[in-house]
Amino acid sequence: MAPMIKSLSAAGRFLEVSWEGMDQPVLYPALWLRDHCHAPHSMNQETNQRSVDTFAIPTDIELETVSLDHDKVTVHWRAEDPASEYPVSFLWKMSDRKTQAETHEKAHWAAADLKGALPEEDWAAVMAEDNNGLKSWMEKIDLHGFALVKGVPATPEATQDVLRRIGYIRETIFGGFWDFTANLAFADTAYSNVEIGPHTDGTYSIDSPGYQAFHCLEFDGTGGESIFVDGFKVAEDLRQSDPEAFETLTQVMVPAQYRGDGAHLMAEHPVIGLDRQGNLKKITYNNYDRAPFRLENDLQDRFYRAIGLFHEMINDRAYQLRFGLRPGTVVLFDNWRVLHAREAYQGHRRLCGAYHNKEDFLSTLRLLRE
Ligand SMILES: C[N+](C)(C)CCCC[C@H](N)C(=O)O
Ligand SMILES: O=C(O)CCC(=O)C(=O)O
Repeated sequence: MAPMIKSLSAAGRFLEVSWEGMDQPVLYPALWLRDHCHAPHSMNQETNQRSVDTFAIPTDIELETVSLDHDKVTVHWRAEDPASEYPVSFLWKMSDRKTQAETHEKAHWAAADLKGALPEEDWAAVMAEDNNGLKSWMEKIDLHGFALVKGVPATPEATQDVLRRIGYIRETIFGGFWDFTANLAFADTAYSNVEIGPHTDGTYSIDSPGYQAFHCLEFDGTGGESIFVDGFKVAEDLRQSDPEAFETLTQVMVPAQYRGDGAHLMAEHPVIGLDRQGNLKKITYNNYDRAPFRLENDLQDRFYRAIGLFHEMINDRAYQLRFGLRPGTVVLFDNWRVLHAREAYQGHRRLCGAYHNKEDFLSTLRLLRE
């Protein structure tokens, strides 16, 4: 919610706005303002797309006058350009260049932080059309990197209905919504009963699936416990304990590949991906799918040391939330942050689930937050 505007003035090359509660006024450059005009002559009111010709705006454009009427600021230009309009909320959102990225708290965790108190929502609340339960579930996923939905009917249909509350399901070589057992339907150990160590999916994908969901529909066997690790917690601890190893894992582009099922997918990502501000953005790690690659020998040694430390940490029980997936409980986790694993199992186990794109989850959550 934008604070009140204490004062505003047209200062030639800048619009100067003093916001309630901010010590310093905010300066908005004339060219930037003209380029972001919200009036119908410059923005398509149906599609919210820019229609002004950015490149025809005089680069030395200057403001003549400015006025405020309720929640709209109007600027008159010295050039012959028509008056421009700006919602106050827009100017507030653009008031601080440093916080352009939507920064929402991430609560990093080790096992002890969440044991016995896993983030969850009830199925009925998540499905309710008022979207309150859906928002609460998605906020918990955004905060913790995962959250459960309890009381879901143990059917593929009910599971799909829950997942589609977030948005359309991401298609991959494995299809869209998957429902599988240890039948090696695909050339991947997920379709077997062997142990799979902590990893993220889609390291071989240029756009790794943003989120992944599992719902165990049937289980008649032993073992098969699931493991979840907060890769952001591990990365931040490594940043403190071994800055060189952390640096290596943010710098080395690690290739991965999927060969089989009529595909040869390849992509490369750093194990620890950072955003422009140096904040954690994406963990990409799957030692099984790492493709052969060479580095200059010294760096090769540093790389093996660094992934050795990372491997040790993600396999440390102190970081591992461990619980069995059982019928009725859907888990949805951030595949760009949380690593998942499975112990070997014996007997029958039927799992269903799906991926969502990172952008589609964030789009739905953004709309729910408006
Ligand atoms: C589709 N389903 C999730 C069942 C299995 C996908 C296998 C994913 C692969 N192990 C990877 O790490 O990308
Ligand atoms: O079977 C499981 O619990 C998970 C398998 C897995 O790691 C995956 O599908 O990526």
